[in-house]
Amino acid sequence: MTTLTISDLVVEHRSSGRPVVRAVAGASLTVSPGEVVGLVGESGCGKSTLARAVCGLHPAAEGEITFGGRPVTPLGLRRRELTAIQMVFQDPYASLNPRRRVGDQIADGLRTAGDTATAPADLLERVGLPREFAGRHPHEFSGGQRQRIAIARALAARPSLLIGDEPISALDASAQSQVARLMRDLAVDSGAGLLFISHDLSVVRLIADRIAVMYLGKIVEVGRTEEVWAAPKHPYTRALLAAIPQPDGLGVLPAELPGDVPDPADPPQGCRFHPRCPLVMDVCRVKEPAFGPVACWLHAPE
Ligand SMILES: Nc1ncnc2c1ncn2[C@@H]1O[C@H](COP(=O)(O)OP(=O)(O)OP(=O)(O)O)[C@@H](O)[C@H]1O
Repeated sequence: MTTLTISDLVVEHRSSGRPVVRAVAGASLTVSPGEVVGLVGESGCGKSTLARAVCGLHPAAEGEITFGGRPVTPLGLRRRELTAIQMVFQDPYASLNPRRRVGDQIADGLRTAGDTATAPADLLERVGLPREFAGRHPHEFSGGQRQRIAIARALAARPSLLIGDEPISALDASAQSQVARLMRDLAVDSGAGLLFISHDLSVVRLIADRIAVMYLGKIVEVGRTEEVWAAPKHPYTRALLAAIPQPDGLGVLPAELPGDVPDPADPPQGCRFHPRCPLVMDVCRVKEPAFGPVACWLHAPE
């Protein structure tokens, strides 16, 4: 099995006449086999861009992504390695072909993996759906069922790494935790890593071994889920946690997150979070905290 390593990754969006957008601005992260890493942060922090870069869909402007020690670029990975990273998207309507039976779409993945022993209906069973659904079309299902089908299709390719890019955001509350848990169980059972992107920290808490918090293109805090949850260190992590209901009474955190994520084409000097930080110090305005696992001057290494 295969480890994903993201090192000082920079990914830029360029469109003519517009300033360059550094959507990922020096991010580092690893996902080990059988490990679930939750990547959280507000909309616009660069989570999707990072995920797409991991799939080889955006080139790295700087830094590196390796998977099993080999660089992730469309040319760097062999065909089998490219299919070893499978992504499940937010919108299952968009990722399934409405005109084809779901069994045929799952069969495509099995063929890619050279798997002749597994039937599409077997995979439907693994994601908790009846075998006879294989003969139906995507419009015959609910959003939660469709997302299960998208997961079955991703699993058909026997991935070593599964990426969920907001896979539960379009689902209703009861389906959200079911689908999140399903992705976790299936990834862990097969020994694959799972990078689970969500802005919902409470669901990430349910399934992730580690949490990585992304702000304006950078990973600002990473740690074991229970530790981050019990004692968030970066003021941004604290604010994200404070923004969700706290059944276990962590009511002492800053009330809410003021303002919006700044434009990544024109990021603030120094610490990118400083204009919104309730604990800002002079150093934060001038010098970037370029260290981990908590990129904050309050937690600078000795
Ligand atoms: N193709 C593109 N061209 C220009 N800018 C882009 C492009 N795609 C994304 N961006 C910008 O890059 C930044 C990061 O976007 P990205 O979608 O990666 O963030 P995100 O954290 O996944 O947000 P969301 O949760 O809303 O998907 C945003 O400012 C976004 O506007």
